[in-house]
Amino acid sequence: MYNRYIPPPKPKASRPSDIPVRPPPVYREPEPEPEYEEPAPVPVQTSSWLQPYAKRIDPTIASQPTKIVFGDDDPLALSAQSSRPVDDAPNGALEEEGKTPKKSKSKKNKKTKGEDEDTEEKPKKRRRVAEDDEQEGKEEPAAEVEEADGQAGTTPNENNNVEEQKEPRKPKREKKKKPKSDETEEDDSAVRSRHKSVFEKVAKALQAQAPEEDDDKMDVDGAEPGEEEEPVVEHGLEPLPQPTPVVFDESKLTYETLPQWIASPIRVTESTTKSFEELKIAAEPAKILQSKEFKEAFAVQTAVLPLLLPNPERQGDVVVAAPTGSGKTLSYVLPMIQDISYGRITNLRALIVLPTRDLVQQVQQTCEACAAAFASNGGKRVKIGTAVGNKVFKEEQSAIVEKKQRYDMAEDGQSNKNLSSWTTSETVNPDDYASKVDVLICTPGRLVEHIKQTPGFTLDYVRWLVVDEADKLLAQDFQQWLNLVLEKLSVEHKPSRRLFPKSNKKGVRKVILSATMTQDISMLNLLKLSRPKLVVLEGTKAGDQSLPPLLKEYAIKVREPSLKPLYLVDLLQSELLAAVPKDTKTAEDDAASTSETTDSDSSTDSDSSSDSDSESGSDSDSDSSSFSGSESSSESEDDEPKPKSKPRSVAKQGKFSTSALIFTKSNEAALRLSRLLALLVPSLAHLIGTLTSTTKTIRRTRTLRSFTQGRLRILVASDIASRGLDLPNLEHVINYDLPISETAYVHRVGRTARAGRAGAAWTLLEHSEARRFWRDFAGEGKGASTNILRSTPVERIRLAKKGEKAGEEKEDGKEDDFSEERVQAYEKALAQLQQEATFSRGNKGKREVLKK
Ligand SMILES: Nc1ncnc2c1ncn2[C@@H]1O[C@H](COP(=O)(O)OP(=O)(O)OP(=O)(O)O)[C@@H](O)[C@H]1O
Repeated sequence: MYNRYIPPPKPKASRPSDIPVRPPPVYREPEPEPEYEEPAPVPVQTSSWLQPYAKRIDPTIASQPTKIVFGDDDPLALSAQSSRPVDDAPNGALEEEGKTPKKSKSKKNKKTKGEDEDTEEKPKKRRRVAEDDEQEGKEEPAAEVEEADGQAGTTPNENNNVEEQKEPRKPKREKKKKPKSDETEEDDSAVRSRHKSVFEKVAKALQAQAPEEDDDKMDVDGAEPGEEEEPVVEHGLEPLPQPTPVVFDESKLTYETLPQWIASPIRVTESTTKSFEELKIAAEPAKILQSKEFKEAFAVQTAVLPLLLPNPERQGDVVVAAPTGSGKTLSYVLPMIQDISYGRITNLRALIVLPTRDLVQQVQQTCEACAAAFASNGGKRVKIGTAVGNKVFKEEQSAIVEKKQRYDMAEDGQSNKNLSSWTTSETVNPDDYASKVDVLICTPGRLVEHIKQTPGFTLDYVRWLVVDEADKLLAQDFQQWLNLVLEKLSVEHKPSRRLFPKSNKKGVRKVILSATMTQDISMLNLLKLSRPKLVVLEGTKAGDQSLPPLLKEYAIKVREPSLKPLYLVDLLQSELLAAVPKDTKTAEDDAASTSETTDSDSSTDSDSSSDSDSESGSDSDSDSSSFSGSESSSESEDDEPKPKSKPRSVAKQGKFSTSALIFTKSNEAALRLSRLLALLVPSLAHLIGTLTSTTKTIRRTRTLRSFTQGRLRILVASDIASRGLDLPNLEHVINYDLPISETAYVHRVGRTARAGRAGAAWTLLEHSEARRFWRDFAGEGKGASTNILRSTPVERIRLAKKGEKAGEEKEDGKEDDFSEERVQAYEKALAQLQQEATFSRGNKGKREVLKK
């Protein structure tokens, strides 16, 4: 500001309105305060900080204020006089702050040019200061723009800002003036009051003559439009060069946080199918597959098979994120078995790691089917082994590894296959042992045991590592299994051992699968993948959790949580379960299973009841604590009243024409509910089975087989059954208890509507759970956020009461959902449950005492 050349104004003192300057709406006290803010009352002559000022102003003027006479009629002159301290204030302030003295020098020079120039210049500056004062509260937007544009610190506004900063120091001015003058306090105040009255007059005059639009005229940096053209000479105060500001445009985010292979996966449309021959599966095995249930390859298989079958291109690892029941198992089993079938010698070539024993058995069946198909083609009969915790360890060792037969002179020709001599793997030469299996399907814990304790168990030949239900296995690092396995797989004693016979691939190929694949890069990094490729269904991305296309979901409100089992009973007996739309595939299966069930119902009744009996027996035995509720009183089962309101009860006909898997929150809850259902609906008792992690594996297997064969129709399970289980004839999943997570929900409901079939999932919702369900699982309502992708939204269903239509929505009323009669029957059933639990505990106690 000091450096500007300001042309002298035209001498129109009588018409101040001609001056192209805005008058401030409110005139304030002059602004010289900053120059007086120094703490000590230092004499002007000796004060270094006042030197420039002292040179300009004769100190005696200050001491003779009464000699200054202003013409009341000349506001311009008045303002010129009164503006002196205002004008000088920045100089003093700047000096005080150690700024360059050039500014004051400039001022000083201007002053020496003559009083006229000074007089003409100062009103303008004063007005500018006043305007700046006015703008003070409005400066923020301007500052924001400056910041955004990177123009902060541009010269035209700079000094104004300094002045503004100094303004609040006004009160200190009075203090400062005193020591500078020898006049009495009365004189001082007289001068001040005279000045004040003069200023007020000036303010009024200016206000009356100026239009009131000026604020709008201010441009963003506070300068008047007309002033912009004034030449500005820089004197070393120009702002430092600033870097170009970075403009962050959120609408065009180009930065990908995910690695390329996840961000750009291989997508396959759900409806894609291809013949196995087309996908380069040998003709003979393909024919065998077709003769079984595998007519053509499912969508996920059409994408994965080409990546895993021999290929002239450099191949890498494969990650598959596809919905439940989409056929992921066959997508890796087929190419793996084909590859191994090219060999002759049995070596451990493939490890398939799964989280549960039931899944191990299930995948074993698929492997066996494929092994048989490729053996018929003249290839090696691939040997499949399993390692799960339910077998005796030594037996399992013998089943997967054997000592090589060799003539031992010392033993006089005796075979050295004595397994009892095995100690630890460190004490033996692995070359003395041979694998009895090509593929080992195992749970991670058991695998670790074999690596550590089975002599001759080596991963040196392994070229396939399959991790199914990977998100679960990665999240729960059983005995650090992954680190241990990867460490073993990284050992390359003889790299040729891991060569793929029909392709240029060498080393271990990893196949990682899940319906709910983790997007957690740190987790995936644990797998140390090499050139990975991700396969997802079209319309989905990594992190999405798609539900099967033909799955229908329903939510049922439980208005009286204490009677929740009765809602379940009503659902099981409702026509709603029978009314799920069926595709042709299901209808065919139904026809088959109905005839099968009719047969088995009559001919294998004892079998089926022994199954369910044994289940309940086992339940009471192993989980007596499950019945440790506080229910009291007991009455016989004969008193059980027949449930009343039932629209077309399927149970009435003596059988349950559909199939249902009921999920509870724990083993204990499953055992308890299973028994309670049998008590509440005795006609269904023989169709009910239980599946928990405490159920012995042999019983679990038998239960699953009975269910698959249709002898059991209702399974009550804990989450042990939520992952991977393939129950082709399962039509309904019922979430009796809400699952703990989105992922758990996806796996649970994915037990039905598999392999292109229709299915339905029902969730019983207590009031306290409703919000969470609709928001996190259904993705509806306030704050809805879910990764679950579904073809149709979840439907609200209300169970029918007598005289109502099933599924009819009804306002919540005071009316009870269940008659008094039914509630009493329920209480009786609870009491009986309690009695059984007490009895069971007593028996268990007696057995323990006897044992001791
Ligand atoms: N090509 C095919 N033709 C017909 N049926 C198939 C085909 N591939 C797989 N299936 C059947 O589809 C069902 C589901 O397959 P699979 O168990 O592999 O699903 P998944 O994707 O692994 O499901 P989950 O994620 O629940 O484990 C199985 O019964 C399987 O036999």
